[in-house]
Amino acid sequence: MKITKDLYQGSLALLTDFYQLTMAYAYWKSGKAEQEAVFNLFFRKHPFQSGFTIAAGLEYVVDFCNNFYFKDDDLSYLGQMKNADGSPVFESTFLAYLKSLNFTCDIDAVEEGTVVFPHTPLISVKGPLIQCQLLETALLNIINFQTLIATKSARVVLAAKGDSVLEFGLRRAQGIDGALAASRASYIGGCAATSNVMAGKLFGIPVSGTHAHSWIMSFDSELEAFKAYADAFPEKCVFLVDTYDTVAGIKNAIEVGKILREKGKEMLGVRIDSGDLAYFSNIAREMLDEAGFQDAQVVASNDLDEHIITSLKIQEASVSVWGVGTKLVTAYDQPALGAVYKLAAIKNQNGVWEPKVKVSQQSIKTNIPGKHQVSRFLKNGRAVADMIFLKEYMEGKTSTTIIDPIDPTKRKRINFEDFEEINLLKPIFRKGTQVYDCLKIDAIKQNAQDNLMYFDKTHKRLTNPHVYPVGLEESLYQLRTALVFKMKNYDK
Ligand SMILES: Nc1ncnc2c1ncn2[C@@H]1O[C@H](COP(=O)(O)OP(=O)(O)OP(=O)(O)O)[C@@H](O)[C@H]1O
Ligand SMILES: O=P(O)(O)OC[C@H]1O[C@H](OP(=O)(O)OP(=O)(O)O)[C@H](O)[C@@H]1O
Ligand SMILES: O=C(O)c1cccnc1
Ligand SMILES: [Mg+2]
Repeated sequence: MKITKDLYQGSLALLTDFYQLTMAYAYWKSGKAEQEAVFNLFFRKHPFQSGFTIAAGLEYVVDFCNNFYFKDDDLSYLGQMKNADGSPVFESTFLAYLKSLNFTCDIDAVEEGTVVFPHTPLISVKGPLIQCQLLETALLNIINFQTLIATKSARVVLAAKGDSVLEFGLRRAQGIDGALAASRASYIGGCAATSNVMAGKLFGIPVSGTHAHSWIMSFDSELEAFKAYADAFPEKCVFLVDTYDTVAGIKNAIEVGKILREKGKEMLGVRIDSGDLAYFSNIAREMLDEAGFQDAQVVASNDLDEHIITSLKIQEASVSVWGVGTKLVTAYDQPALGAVYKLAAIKNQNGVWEPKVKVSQQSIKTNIPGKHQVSRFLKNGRAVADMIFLKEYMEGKTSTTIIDPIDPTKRKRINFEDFEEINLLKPIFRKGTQVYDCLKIDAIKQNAQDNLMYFDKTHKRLTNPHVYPVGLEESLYQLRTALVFKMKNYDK
């Protein structure tokens, strides 16, 4: 899908914070626009106190970069901006420069569906400073949201323990794009289908659904309503049984199920959308089984999330399909992922790369300098640690120590020959040309499931998960420490 074309009719270069454009102007003015830089996009903490995060949104990023140019009307808009003294904010030669700007960056990124951890880059961008800077806001906007929702979805799907989860969020999502991107990310995280028809069309996601209380209420009786629905959709009957009295509703569903069966059709199930879902789902299961409808599903909905689903599982509720809306697509308990995009290296006037750190009062906010690679080490098909490293420091090494970026007392010795090593960052663009074929949506979803299989269940526990080790390769750790000391003048 051409996201920019199909959804937004063209380039999204103005989908940025104003300060990116003022910096771009100032870079240009001071002759630094074309100086080469490296920026890394990463987050510092998993969302939802999760033990893992699922990366999502890369296809949007690829499309954004492929369509990164300033249209004439974008430039006219920027051209009419005035300073307080009436002078133009951007001089016309700068606007002409923007018009001629071609995307020429190298981009490496983890594939969508990859399980990722704090501090490791999801995207690394190398290119002219001005271009790297102008990508920041859109990349963060795209990756933060889709990664957040894919992770929430994976948690809900894990809680459902193999049952299907249907995403019902459109009506409560954060606006139109919030809904579309959330449906895409929910599918990546493991939902079986969406109720959002436009997401189905745009992204190739299966769509499904039942019917609402209004359908029942538009008839004189529930039984009449079920019969009429069965006439219209004999193959797709999931009857919503809680409009008036849930037990009576289940009886009516069974009655219409029998009529359908006489015609050679099978009722798919019933949906319960209120009340005690453990109690009513068990009653529904018993009544359906007793009437010979062992294959009929019990669908539950109503403000569900991973925690309520877990509780209902513990209560041995007989639900086999879960409809989850609001709390999934709005990431109800954590509305944003805090990924950031930080300058990590810059090429100086002599053509030498200089690693860069921003020193923070909070050590978690001190970034990791340099152009990173990330390796995942596996043993017997199980991920044991991720290592952030600089390629140039690895030549000839057969073993190393990885060091936790926040707590240097946490370390792990890695003998390379003991492990299978996977490189997580893949080449996506080289000098502005796309060199990567984006995965199809079903392959991304599969990638997420396959990736989760690498991790022990202790990391996937929904509360207080075991922390998976991610460390800086020792020479990168030393580089960072030396740079921090230098910036703080501790080495003087
Ligand atoms: N057995 C259960 N254990 C834990 N949570 C449950 C159980 N049954 C239902 N819930 C959850 O409790 C909440 C009940 O919410 P609420 O009281 O608003 O619904 P309701 O009154 O049953 O239905 P509605 O207001 O939609 O008619 C929902 O989040 C639902 O998912
Ligand atoms: O609860 P969610 O996870 O968001 O799932 C979607 C909800 O949307 C529908 O009803 P709606 O909430 O519009 O009306 P209701 O509260 O009266 O059921 C549906 O019946 C679910 O309850
Ligand atoms: O198809 C459904 O049952 C559905 C769709 C959207 C919201 N709630 C339920
Ligand atoms: Mg509701």
